Amino acid sequence: MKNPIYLDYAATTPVEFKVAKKMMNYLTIDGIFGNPASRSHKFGWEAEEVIDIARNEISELIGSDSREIVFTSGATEANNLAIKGIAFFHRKKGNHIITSKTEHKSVLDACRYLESVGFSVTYLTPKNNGIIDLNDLKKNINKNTILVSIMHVNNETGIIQDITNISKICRSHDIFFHVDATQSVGKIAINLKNLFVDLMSFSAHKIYGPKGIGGLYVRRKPRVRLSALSHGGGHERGMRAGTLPVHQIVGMGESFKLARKKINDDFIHLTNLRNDLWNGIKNIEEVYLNSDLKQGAPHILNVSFNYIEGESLIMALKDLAISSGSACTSSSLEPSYVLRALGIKDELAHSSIRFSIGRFTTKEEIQHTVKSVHKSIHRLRALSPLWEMFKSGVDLNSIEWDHT
Ligand SMILES: Cc1ncc(COP(=O)(O)O)c(C=O)c1O
Repeated sequence: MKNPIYLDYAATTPVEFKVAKKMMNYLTIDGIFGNPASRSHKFGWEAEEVIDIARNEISELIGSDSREIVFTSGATEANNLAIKGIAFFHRKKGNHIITSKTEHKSVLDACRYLESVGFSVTYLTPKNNGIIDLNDLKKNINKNTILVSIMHVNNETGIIQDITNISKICRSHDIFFHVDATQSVGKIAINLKNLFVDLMSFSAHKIYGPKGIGGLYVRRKPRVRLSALSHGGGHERGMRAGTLPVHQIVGMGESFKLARKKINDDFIHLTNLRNDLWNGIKNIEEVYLNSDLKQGAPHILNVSFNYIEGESLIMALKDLAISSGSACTSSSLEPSYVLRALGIKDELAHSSIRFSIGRFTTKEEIQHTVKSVHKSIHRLRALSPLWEMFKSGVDLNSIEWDHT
């Protein structure tokens, strides 16, 4: 067993050996290293051919046409391209965007930026179960609304949004719908042919592909037009300039191909392990589930241990690689904005831990994790005056703390 045990697959995944091995063939002089934009020789043609193969593999997994894929450096860039690209291209039509308070920072920060240049953004508060209220969405649509951006699977809780019905609402109002599917692609089946989704972001490193490569699906029928954020060279049909990183794209194509083959087995494996983990820790006193076992994604389990600081628990659990809040925001000591938006009180948001499991997680690792969590919680609570007060029946809410 590795030490520490890696339980942070929602932050990133290791590259599959098969993927890494394949990427090696697209870098060196004895491989296919050409620039796919070189139209005048074999090196360029070969590179373009493998890019096309990768585009097809990616499309197969999500049910798109290969001409609908725009390569980006990852989902952060794809989210920026979708949101700012639509906003700037269609600003004459309207200046209002709808998103939710539980989106990834790359969506929220892109929206904040648009507010600073004159757009108006509505941030929907989900219901306490984390799901967007469809009536609330409808109520907030106005004649200036041009875009709705709602994620598929939340990266902190694993909560799944009803993108089917959101896509219908958007289409019936003639509004573009963007989905950040970074945490769902390859984990739960998506078929864009059956959805009215106009734009969808994804990233290779969340599904056993390399970091630094991702993509944006941009619908062709009806055609979605957006402004580019980078200019030069006219790559990716004018939507994203820059030489394509062939080895990264080949790696991404291979990881998507593997995901398609393994999606059902992965789903069962992840669901079983996530349930084992929860069943192993749910009897700990004052433990709260912030995920949904029935309707959530299978790889994320977010729990709060009352009367324990998430950060001190992480320090105590040195044998586990886990995160409190999301990886991107855990450098701040603010409690998770996602959990707060679900109405979870600050103390519980502060005491939350995200376990995220993956293809390489084993039953033994989960058994070890359960034991380790029990031991650390017991030890930390034995040292906690708050826990002692709680156990002796003191109502902690009635105490007036002296903050001087
Ligand atoms: C939901 C979600 N969106 C976007 C991103 C950003 O992805 P990338 O690392 O590819 O930029 C992440 C990564 O943490 C994510 O979980």
